[in-house]
Amino acid sequence: MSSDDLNKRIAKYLDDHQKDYIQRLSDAVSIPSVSAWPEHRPEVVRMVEWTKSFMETLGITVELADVGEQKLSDGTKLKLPNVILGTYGNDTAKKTVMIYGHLDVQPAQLSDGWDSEPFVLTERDGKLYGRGSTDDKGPVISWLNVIEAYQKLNEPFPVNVKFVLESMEEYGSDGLEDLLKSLKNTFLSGVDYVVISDSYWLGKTKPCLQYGLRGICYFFLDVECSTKDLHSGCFGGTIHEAMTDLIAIMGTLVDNKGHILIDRLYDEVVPLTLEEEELYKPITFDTAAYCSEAGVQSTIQSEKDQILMHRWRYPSLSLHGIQGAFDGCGCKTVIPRHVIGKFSIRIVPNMKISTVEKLVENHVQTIMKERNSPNKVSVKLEHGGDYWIADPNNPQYVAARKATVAVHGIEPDLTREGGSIPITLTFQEQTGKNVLLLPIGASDDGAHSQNEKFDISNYMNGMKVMSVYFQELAKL
Ligand SMILES: NCC(=O)N[C@@H](Cc1c[nH]cn1)C(=O)O
Ligand SMILES: [Zn+2]
Ligand SMILES: [Zn+2]
Repeated sequence: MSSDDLNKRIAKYLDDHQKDYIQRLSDAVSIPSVSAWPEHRPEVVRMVEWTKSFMETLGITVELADVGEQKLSDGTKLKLPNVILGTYGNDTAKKTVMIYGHLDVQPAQLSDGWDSEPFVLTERDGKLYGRGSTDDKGPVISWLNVIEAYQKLNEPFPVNVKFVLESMEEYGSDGLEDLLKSLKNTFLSGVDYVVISDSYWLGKTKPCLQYGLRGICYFFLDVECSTKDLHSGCFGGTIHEAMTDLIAIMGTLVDNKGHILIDRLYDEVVPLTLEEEELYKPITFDTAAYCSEAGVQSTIQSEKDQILMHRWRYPSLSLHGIQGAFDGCGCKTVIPRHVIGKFSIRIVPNMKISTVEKLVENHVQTIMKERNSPNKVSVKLEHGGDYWIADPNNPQYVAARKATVAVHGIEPDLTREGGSIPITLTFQEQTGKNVLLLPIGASDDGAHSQNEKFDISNYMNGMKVMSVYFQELAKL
C-alpha cells in the first residue's frame, strides 16, 4: 500500500472512532491528578495506574520507576509518583523514538471561575473543557490512540517507541533528572529521536514546531514577624509586620515595563543578533488575538517581534501568590504572623540557575537591610529547570514538517515557547539526540487557566500528524 493510502486508511479509522477518543480523555480528566496538592497524591497514583493499564492493553511493556520522596515545606516526606517507562517494539531495523509526556495537572476548582466542573470533561462548540485536556493528558492519550489505530488495522508500526511519562511536571519534575541519568546506558540507549507534545500553537489555526523553551526558577520568600497572628487594633503601628515586609520586597522585583529590577540579572542573557532578529519576521502572530486570548486590553510591547522576544528570548518575573495571607471574603483585621510569597523567573540562554539564585538572595538581603526590619526573612529556590534550545534543521524536524503539511496542508512556523518543560534539556543530554516539540493544542487552550480546553479538531488532526510523523521518521 502506498504511504498516501495508508495515511488515508488511518485517518478514516481515527475519524470513525472520535467518540471513543473523547470518552477516553473524559476518563483521564476525571482523575484529579494535581501534583501540587500533597493530599491529592493518591489521585496522581491512580492516574499512573490508569495509564499503565491502557498501555498494557496495547501490548506496551510497562515498568514503573520509583523516584524517591518529595520533601514538603513542613519537613514531612511524601512518596513521589512512579515514572512510567514504556517499550513498544524492539526491531533493530527500525528507528526508535522516545515520547515524553506528563499525567499530572495544575490545580483547579469550580470556584476559581470555571464555567463547568474542571474534572468533568464537558463538550461545548467542538471544544472539550477540563483540567489537563490540553496539558498534557490529551496529547499523551493521542500518542497511545495512534498505536491502537495501527493495531486495529493490522498495520505494522513504522518505528519502535519508548515512553517516559512522569507525574510531577507541574511541580518541577522532582526525581526525573536523576532517573534519566541512571538510565543513560540502558533504557535510553538506542533512542534515535525524542519528541514532546506538551505545548501549544502560536495561534488558533496555524500549526508550529518549536525548538526552544525558557527555563524556570521558582522562589518561596518567607517572612515571619511573631509567634502568633495578631489583632491589628492592638499591635498595628507598633510592630514590623510580615506582610508589609513581604509586599515591599515583592514590589521591588519587577517594574511596570516587565523589566526585572534584580541587579545584574540580565548579565548572562545572550545579546540579540541581526540574524536572530530575522527569524521573527516570517512568523504569523496576531497581537489582537493574543490580547483577546489573555483577556487583556493591551500588551507592554506593541510590536509583534518585541512581544515574541519577550515571551521567548528574554527573562520575565511573575508574582504568583502569598501563602498565609488573609484571602477570604469579608474583612478580617488580622496581622498574619507568617507569610510566604511565591514568584518565579523564566530564564533564557545563557542564564544559570545558580547565578539567578545568588542574585535573588542578594537582592532580598539588600532590601531587608534598607528596611531595617527585625523580621526573619529567607528566600529559597523551590525548584529550577533549565532553558533548552535545539537545531530545527535536524531531519526529525523535517519529518514533522512533512507530517504537518500532509495533514494541515500548510508549512508550520518554526517557533520557540515561553513556558518550561524542565526535563527537555536532560533528554537531549542523556540521549545525545535531537528533541522535537510537536504541539497539537491551540494558543487559546488556556493551559493552567480557568476553562482549559482541547479542540476536538486539534485532537483529531494532532493524531493524524503523529501518525504521519512516525512514517516519515521511518523513512529517514
Ligand atoms: N506544559 C508545560 C508546562 O506547563 N510547564 C510548566 C512547568 C513548571 C515548572 N514549574 C512549575 N511548572 C510551566 O509553568 O511552564
Ligand atoms: Zn504540560
Ligand atoms: Zn502545565
